[in-house]
Amino acid sequence: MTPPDVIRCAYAELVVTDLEASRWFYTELLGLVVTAEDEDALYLRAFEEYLHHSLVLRKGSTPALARLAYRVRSPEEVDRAEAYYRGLGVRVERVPAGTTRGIGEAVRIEDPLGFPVEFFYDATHVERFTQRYDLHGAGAISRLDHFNVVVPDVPAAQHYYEGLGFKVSEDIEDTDGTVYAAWMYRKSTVHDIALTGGDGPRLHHIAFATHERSQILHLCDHLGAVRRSDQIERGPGRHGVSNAFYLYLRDPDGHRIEIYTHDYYTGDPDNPTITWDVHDNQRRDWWGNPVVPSWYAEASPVLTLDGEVRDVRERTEARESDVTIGADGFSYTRTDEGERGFKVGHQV
Ligand SMILES: O=S(=O)(O)c1ccc(O)c(O)c1
Ligand SMILES: [Fe+2]
Repeated sequence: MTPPDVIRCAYAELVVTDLEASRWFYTELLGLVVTAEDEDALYLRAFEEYLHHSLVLRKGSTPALARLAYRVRSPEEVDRAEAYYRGLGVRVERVPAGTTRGIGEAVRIEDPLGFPVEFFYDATHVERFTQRYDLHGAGAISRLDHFNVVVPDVPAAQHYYEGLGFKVSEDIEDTDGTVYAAWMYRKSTVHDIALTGGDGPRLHHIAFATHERSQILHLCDHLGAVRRSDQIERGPGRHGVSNAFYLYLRDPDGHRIEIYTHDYYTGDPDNPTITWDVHDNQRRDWWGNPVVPSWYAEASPVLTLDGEVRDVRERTEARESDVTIGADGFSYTRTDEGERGFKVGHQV
């Protein structure tokens, strides 16, 4: 069976327990634009986006991921998605235009990894605010950049996404061949989807891109000014993997949102894959800053197509947070030094 021609990650739907608290976080702080709202949902987009939304916040009793959506290249690719997934034998639903406000006819599946995923093409076009600098705040966000999901078996998830034509830009491995994480793309950036090894299926984060590091720094200053600095989980900093400047926030329900800028172009067919050693202290933070334990441990549950919270499967292979901040003593900043120790001040 031929897989659908996926263009990019396009929108996510999150269940939030307090729509007004979430409205503050996503519009007042992050500056996302409200395209539409109804009594139990907000439809949001970033300034360079002209499709109806890239994020739906829907009121519900349990914080969870309701859906990850990819845009495909044409209405015919929606048909192809339906045939492909019926061929895989997973649960498939065809939904009419308007099932999600602003989105045309779509195919919804419970993918082989256990995630609720949608493929669509048609969507309502709305005003693109690229140059509406009168509306941009100092922390202006440009667009949705990627999804990051937690999966027990990274190689199996990578194989599934390779079947959809995604390529690996970077990954983190051990000398014994354990794969801890992988970054995969369809659009010509570092990733549309990242696979993080852990108990899953769970949503690790959704990332939005800005153009400049100063916009990320302003978001930190804004959170300090309103005494909500506790919503900063990790960063700001420079990633090793992807080379992006980053900040991780936790929204009022604990969903993790990354603000991310300046990764690199991956569009040529021979784009080389970068493999990092799991003991390299600069892989996740180029300046060698340790990763806060909650970043490895916490993630959002995902829903079935019936809206039930899906059980997670435990990861059976080694866990990155055990390997790198455990007692292995192999972590390093310079490979040529015999003594390999931890960065001074290593936490946990
Ligand atoms: O922390 S990592 O440098 O591995 C990293 C790289 C890119 C991302 O989008 C991310 O969330 C995390
Ligand atoms: Fe990310």
